Amino acid sequence: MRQIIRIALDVPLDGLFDYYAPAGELLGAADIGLRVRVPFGRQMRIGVLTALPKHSELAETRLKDADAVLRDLPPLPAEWFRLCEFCAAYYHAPLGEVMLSTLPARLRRIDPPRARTPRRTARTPFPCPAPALTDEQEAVLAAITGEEGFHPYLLHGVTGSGKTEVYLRLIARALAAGRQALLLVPEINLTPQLEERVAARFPDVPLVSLHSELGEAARAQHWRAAFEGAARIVLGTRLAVFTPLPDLGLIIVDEEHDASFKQQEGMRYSARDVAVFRARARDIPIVLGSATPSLESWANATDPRTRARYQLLTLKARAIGGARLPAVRRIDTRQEKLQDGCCDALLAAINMRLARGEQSLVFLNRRGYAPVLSCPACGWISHCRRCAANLVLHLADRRLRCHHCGFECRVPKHCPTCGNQDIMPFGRGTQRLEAALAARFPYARVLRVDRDAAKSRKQWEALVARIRAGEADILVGTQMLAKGHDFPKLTLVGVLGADAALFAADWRAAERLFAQLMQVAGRAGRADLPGEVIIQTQYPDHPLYAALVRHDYAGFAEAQLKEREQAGFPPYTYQAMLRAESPHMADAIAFLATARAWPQAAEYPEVMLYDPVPMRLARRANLERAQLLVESPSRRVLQAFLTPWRSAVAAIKTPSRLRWHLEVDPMAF
Ligand SMILES: Nc1ncnc2c1ncn2[C@@H]1O[C@H](COP(=O)(O)OP(=O)(O)OP(=O)(O)O)[C@@H](O)[C@H]1O
Ligand SMILES: [Zn+2]
Repeated sequence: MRQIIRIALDVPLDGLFDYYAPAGELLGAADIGLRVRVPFGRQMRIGVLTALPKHSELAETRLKDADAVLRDLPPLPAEWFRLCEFCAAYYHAPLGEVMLSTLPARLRRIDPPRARTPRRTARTPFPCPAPALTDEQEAVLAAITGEEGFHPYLLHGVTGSGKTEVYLRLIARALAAGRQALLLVPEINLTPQLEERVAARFPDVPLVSLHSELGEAARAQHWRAAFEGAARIVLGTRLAVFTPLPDLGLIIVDEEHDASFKQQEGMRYSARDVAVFRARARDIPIVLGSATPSLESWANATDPRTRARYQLLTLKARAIGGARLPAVRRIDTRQEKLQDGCCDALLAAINMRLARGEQSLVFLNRRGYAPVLSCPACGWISHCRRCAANLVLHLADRRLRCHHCGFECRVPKHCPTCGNQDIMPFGRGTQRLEAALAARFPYARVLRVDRDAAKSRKQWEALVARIRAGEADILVGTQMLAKGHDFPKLTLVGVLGADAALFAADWRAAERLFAQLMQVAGRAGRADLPGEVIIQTQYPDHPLYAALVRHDYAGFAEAQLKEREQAGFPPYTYQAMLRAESPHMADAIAFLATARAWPQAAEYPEVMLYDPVPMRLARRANLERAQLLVESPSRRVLQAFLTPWRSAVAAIKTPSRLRWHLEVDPMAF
């Protein structure tokens, strides 16, 4: 009798796979969680040993021999198994795919390249002593009991209120209790400053970061240090939420509202939600922090009907003595002629900053020179051939570029249809604004900060260093600049082109716009110089802007939640989205229609299936896209429905090039 082993593999098939143990090996319960090399199809693959079953449902003659059990790493722990099982069940993804996708690439490789010890990033943190806490910070820290057990907190602190200082104190407590701390951040290449700050506070404590810009070797090494307990502080992006941590005692999710906690391909999970599940399973405290919490978290912390699942903690004032929240002004652009997209008041305010040697930031959330190139003679416009979208004009490198599929080409010298030589950029992006401001203020140093100017973490860090060193007078930037930065000389923020999001079809657009504007406004006047924000709008009376003027997140959130409740949107209802893409729209719609017509659906009266519709960006990279929304007032009922429904969907015969996926708690519509 040969021993049977059950393996999780990274293949898009449900279920686990049985093999014979490699010849000569006898495995025991303590080996569960080891990686195993097995033949699959014509290849070898790495899987994870999940069980030692007595029997296999496969005929014994069909079982293959596993190739080797890998012992370079201790077995993955039971807690990690439970986390993966939860995700597989909740997000309806194959368990093997979930498990393997959470491991660093190197550990999934058949023949990992010889491990070179990655160069330690030369970091010489000069230790930085903790400041005396403000009264508000004291109160928050006193409210966080430090008791063992699952305690979820929502830390709502205005921009610059010193949330990070609260995190550092909590981390210190966890370390003192002999525990590891996990600090999740939305985008690590946007927050090298945070890493520095943590390292400076704890110069003697081993800290690792885990994010996608790390090389494979460094990532594996950092992961391993965390997994073996050598690293006591783990700072990472969404993927880090799965890192096995033997002594985990605290989880912090900074900027918990940020959309980048949501994984948008493969297993579509929310790292914030997974973190909350993990804290509960592990019975430890978790702190979600933001100046603009997601409405889901806000409802969890304030709605009496959900019995206030999270404890709300508040920081109302800026931490630095004398620093005030900026004054916010709305300028009605219906009343005046703009110059290069800017109103007189904004230009005058910039002028004043230049005279005083302070910095200004003009915020425009649109990259490129102009969103489209067009021919006034024949009406041609620069369409992407592969998407239902326009090609964006990038004059900096003279390219037309699709922001959806990445297609790009040279800027034509004349109109491709009629030959007219005077083709014109239409609308305004950051490059055009940069050029216009540079022409208008010839003595000012104008610096553009967007994804084109900061493609890598290095470039980004260089830009931030220049801003902090005062080497720029006017910044032109996208949302990249909105998050978590401290520029002491920045005292003016101008906001252009925000109105479009007010009337967007996506019902989450208002929440995102408010958060973005509040965050970007929060960059102004963080030190002793007072800040000012100028919003250009055609709708100065819109309640969203009015709330912004009052710095009234709570008022805005309550009004939004009321609307959501009346309209039956999350968090008062639970959703899943089935999406299909195919070369032909008719095929995608037909597939979704078949899924919708599932006969057993009638057994779930509390589940609503909507009509399949084309997605807003209906074609991307030559594929037509459609979606079907599923909704229920009960998360439990929705989950009970999704399990059998997904199996039924998987059994639908589809044209060969049709692809589909299911997303639970979808964020974008
Ligand atoms: N207790 C304190 N005493 C003095 N300065 C403090 C204190 N706490 C924080 N600060 C300073 O206040 C500034 C803002 O703090 P921090 O960056 O932690 O705010 P934040 O709430 O994380 O802001 P944001 O949400 O805008 O990123 C920093 O310069 C920080 O050094
Ligand atoms: Zn395209």
